[in-house]
Amino acid sequence: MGDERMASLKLGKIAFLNVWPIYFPLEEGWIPHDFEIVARSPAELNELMRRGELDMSVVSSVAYARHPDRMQVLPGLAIACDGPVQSVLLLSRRPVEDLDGREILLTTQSDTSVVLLKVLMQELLKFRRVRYRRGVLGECLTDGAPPTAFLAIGDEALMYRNHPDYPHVWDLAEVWKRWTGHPFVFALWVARRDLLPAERREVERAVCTLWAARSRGLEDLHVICHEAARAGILDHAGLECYYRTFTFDLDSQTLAGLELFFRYMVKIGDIPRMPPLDFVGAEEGKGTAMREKAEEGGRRWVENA
Ligand SMILES: C=C(O[C@@H]1C=C(C(=O)O)C=C[C@H]1O)C(=O)O
Repeated sequence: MGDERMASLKLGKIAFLNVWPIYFPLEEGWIPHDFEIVARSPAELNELMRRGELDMSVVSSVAYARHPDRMQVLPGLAIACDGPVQSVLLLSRRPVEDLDGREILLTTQSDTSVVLLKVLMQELLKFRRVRYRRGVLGECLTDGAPPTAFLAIGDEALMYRNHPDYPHVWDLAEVWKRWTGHPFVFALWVARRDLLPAERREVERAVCTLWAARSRGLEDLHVICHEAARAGILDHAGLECYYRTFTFDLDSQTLAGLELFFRYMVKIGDIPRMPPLDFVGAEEGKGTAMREKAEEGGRRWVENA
């Protein structure tokens, strides 16, 4: 027994343009791997990960905060940004300052941005009477009773952002940055907590593979933009600009933003207490080292691996 080949790890992928810089190099074979890649919306990945049906995935940061007993964080990787993100938007018919007492439609695809919106409404604007409803945007926007305002993320946000009926647009990451001075972390990569020792070693190797994919993706971004433009959502120049808004690093600055957001989650009663930030490898004494390396962006660790 021992280290014979295992079944490939099931890796979750967000089915949006935002993660192409990391997944395109894997899916195109630029970086060898044997993951089985499962593409879904963030909310669906969160649920699969919570149920233990994926080995590793990118998940909404709130999914980790709510279920730290089920998951561990992969060091050095995140979907974060330090200012406007372009693809997490509150779109409104009336000025956002007029939304207290009204209903906001929330995309079913998101978990983090839903909480971020609630934090901004309650803690920044001090609104207490906003009502929320979840729904599929495509259906709710055309069903005869369109909402006063709605939250969209990912490709839908990019598609709806110039909607003529919704001229008041809040870029949630931009509002967060102006308010707190910190970057915002929308998503983390995590692994199942109940891995067997052999699987754990596979996951540690997988971290290196993901870092390598990110490095390669960011190096060859123009190729990725060329391919992603075929989706017809943004053109090549728009994609270059979109991808440059993200930092895909979990470093000391993004971690500070994440910890502050988790504190607000506690404050608004979404989670009972601050979750520990628990990295893969911690129980074997590699945690501190991996976290330090994560804070350097992880690249040196890749070279030494
Ligand atoms: C920046 C984005 O971040 C996302 C928002 C998420 C959420 O709200 O739960 C999760 C993952 C990311 O896809 C985006 O979707 O555009």
